[in-house]
Amino acid sequence: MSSTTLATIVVAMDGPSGSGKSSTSRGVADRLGLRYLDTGAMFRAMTWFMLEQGVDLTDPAAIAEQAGKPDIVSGTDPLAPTITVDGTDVAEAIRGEAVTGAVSPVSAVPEVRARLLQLQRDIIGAGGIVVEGRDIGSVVAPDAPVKVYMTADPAARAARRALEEGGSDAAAVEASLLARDKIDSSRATAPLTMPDGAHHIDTTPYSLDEVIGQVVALVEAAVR
Ligand SMILES: Nc1ncnc2c1ncn2[C@@H]1O[C@H](COP(=O)(O)OP(=O)(O)O)[C@@H](O)[C@H]1O
Ligand SMILES: Nc1ccn([C@H]2C[C@H](O)[C@@H](COP(=O)(O)OP(=O)(O)O)O2)c(=O)n1
Repeated sequence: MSSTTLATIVVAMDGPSGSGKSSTSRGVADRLGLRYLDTGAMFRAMTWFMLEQGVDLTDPAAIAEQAGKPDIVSGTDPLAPTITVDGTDVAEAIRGEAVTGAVSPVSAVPEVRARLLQLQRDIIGAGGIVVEGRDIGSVVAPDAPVKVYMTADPAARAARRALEEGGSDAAAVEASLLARDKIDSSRATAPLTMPDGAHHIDTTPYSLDEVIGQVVALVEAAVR
């Protein structure tokens, strides 16, 4: 018998862009009645704030100086996740090209990570949540009873993203996500990596529904 219950479980979902983390995490949380936290949206919101402030993004010290300032609030309903910065709804703005192009260098600044780590742990609280990002199973929630590391072929990831963006050029999208993968995987603080004890799911050959089913099965086995 394990003492893990749905009320306390933390499901840690990590992987590169377009591997299916957000859609799978929302689907799993919805099916199991859990909360959902998109930590990538928090890094995007921090980046949006830096751009709004006109911070020189080539200067990590300038980014570090501002990292404590924005009030970033994440709603955790998997069917309607929300994100605000100082009360402004930024859900749409953080998906734009300006933020996507700047988010990896901003996320590499240790003061940014320390600030958001604190917010993420506050939201996770006692658990009952699916959390997705790059360092969830390795740094944010290393004791999570279920850890999943999702991957997919770069071409599949780019095709999914391009489709989602309404027909963007798949080759350009692939170049952009591979550039982010490189920065995210090589930074000194909390790089993207497969956490100890993670279940690796290569989502390339599976539908979204199938992947959701695989993760739900892992959670059900952990709470049994
Ligand atoms: N297993 C899958 N098969 C096909 N498409 C998928 C699969 N998982 C996710 N997708 C689609 O791929 C796109 C990117 O998925 P998303 O969940 O946003 O990935 P991530 O959060 O890892 O960047 C979305 O349009 C989503 O619907
Ligand atoms: N836990 C996390 C989550 C995201 N990040 C950074 C690195 C990512 O390139 C950006 C954006 O993450 P996001 O999950 O929104 O990216 P995609 O939706 O997969 O394109 O944030 C991070 O450093 N640590």
